[in-house]
Amino acid sequence: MRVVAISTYSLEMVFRMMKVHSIPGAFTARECEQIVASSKRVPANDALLVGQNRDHNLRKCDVTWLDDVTGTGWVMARLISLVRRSNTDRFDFDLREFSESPQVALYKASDGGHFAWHSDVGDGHTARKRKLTLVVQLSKPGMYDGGDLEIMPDAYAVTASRYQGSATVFPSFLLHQVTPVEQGERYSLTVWAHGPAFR
Ligand SMILES: O=C(O)CCC(=O)C(=O)O
Ligand SMILES: [Fe+2]
Repeated sequence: MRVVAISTYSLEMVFRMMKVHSIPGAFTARECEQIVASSKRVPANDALLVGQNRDHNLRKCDVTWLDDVTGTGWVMARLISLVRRSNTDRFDFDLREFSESPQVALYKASDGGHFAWHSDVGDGHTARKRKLTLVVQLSKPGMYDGGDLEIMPDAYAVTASRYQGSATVFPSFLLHQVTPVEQGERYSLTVWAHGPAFR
């Protein structure tokens, strides 16, 4: 006899997973400015995609890793508590660790800053364990045009709040994009929570 393991999700569980959670005031305006200032203390890298490729048609922005900047432990501590609360209240995913440094991204109108539709889950050792993505708006909405973070929980895209300091949490497998920044500059802070890969 052959035993086949089948993992099943009820429809209710699937609907519970496909959600976008908005957290207003996750960081104050002053804290956002502090994070941006910290990110400027280290040299920026040209952003890679999930899977360590570089393709400017898909993504154009500068990236710094907060783990490279001393004195930013408080940011990680806040991110952990935001993700923990969001997961308890909304997602109930099996999360085990934060395996990657939080990332500050800078999208500039002057070089066509954007990030085309993508999922944060990939084939790589770490990318396959991404479960929740949390993005913080670090810039004031009036500082840029375009640069909307859009997420696809179902047939319709949801636009993330543009308020400075608001956080948006969503399952990392959901398609999302950052529309081209048409004017000015947009900073964002992204972190991923990891756990056993979805199956
Ligand atoms: O900058 C953003 O709003 C989103 C960034 C993102 O999707 C990513 O780094 O995977
Ligand atoms: Fe992403």
